[in-house]
Amino acid sequence: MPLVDLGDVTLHYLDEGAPSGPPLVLAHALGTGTMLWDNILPLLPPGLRVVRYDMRGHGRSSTPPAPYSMGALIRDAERLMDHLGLRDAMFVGLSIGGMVAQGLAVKRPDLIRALVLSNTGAKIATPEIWAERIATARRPGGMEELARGSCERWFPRAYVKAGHHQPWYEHLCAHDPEGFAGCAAAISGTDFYTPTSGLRIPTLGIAGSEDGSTPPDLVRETTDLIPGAQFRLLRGTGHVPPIDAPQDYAACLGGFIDATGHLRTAPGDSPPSR
Ligand SMILES: O=C(O)CCC(=O)CC(=O)O
Repeated sequence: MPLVDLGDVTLHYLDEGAPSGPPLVLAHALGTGTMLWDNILPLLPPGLRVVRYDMRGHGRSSTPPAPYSMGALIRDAERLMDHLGLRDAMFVGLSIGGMVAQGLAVKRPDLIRALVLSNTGAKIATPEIWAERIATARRPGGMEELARGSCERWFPRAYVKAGHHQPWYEHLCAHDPEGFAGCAAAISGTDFYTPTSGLRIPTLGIAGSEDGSTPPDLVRETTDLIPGAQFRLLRGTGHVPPIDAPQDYAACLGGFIDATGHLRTAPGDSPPSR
């Protein structure tokens, strides 16, 4: 199991695909992990080096005591990419992963050539909402309560009615409350409207029409902060389209990979002119 010890945290990651291909880095949503991307991986164009990781407080990464700052989550992604020698990556961040993506693109433009801001925002919900969720996580039975709410906001109604959300409900119930609380605090303290509006980088925003956590208007507003950014609305999908609509999601990513020439560009090269 590939792990990197960064001193204050140990991160679990998966490094797959073409070892010398252009890097695609995937950062997941709160309460999920590397498995969020399982269904889209086989659908991506061949030739990419695909790196995904569990954020601190998630999966097989360690869980330092909460709270975490967004700066710490960004530093984790930065140190992992440096450790793996990755640069000029396309960075795909979903929800909290999309916040990490925005912050890392501002901090280390050498690491990121193109951004995918998926089901995310420059600011998500309010500090009051996050304080309530953190308190709930710490109560007995709290993770079950949070998992019920998350599944309602995350998945299209028909998906839940068919019971397809059940494995994710169970995964959320089993999540370490400390890791949840730590990352929830990081989201609560984040407002990236000003730094993100300074980005000048090829960007795609992806929203789901049935997303009750980061609705399409929020994703569009965030994407529109970056001049020239594209926006795609996936109809009938929720907050985590790699789970409920992997084909549509992979097609959307594949289109952006093609449009940016990412597969035709080695790290360190300038992108081909279109
Ligand atoms: O569960 C929610 O509604 C919020 C989740 C969120 O915004 C953070 C995430 O999914 O990473």
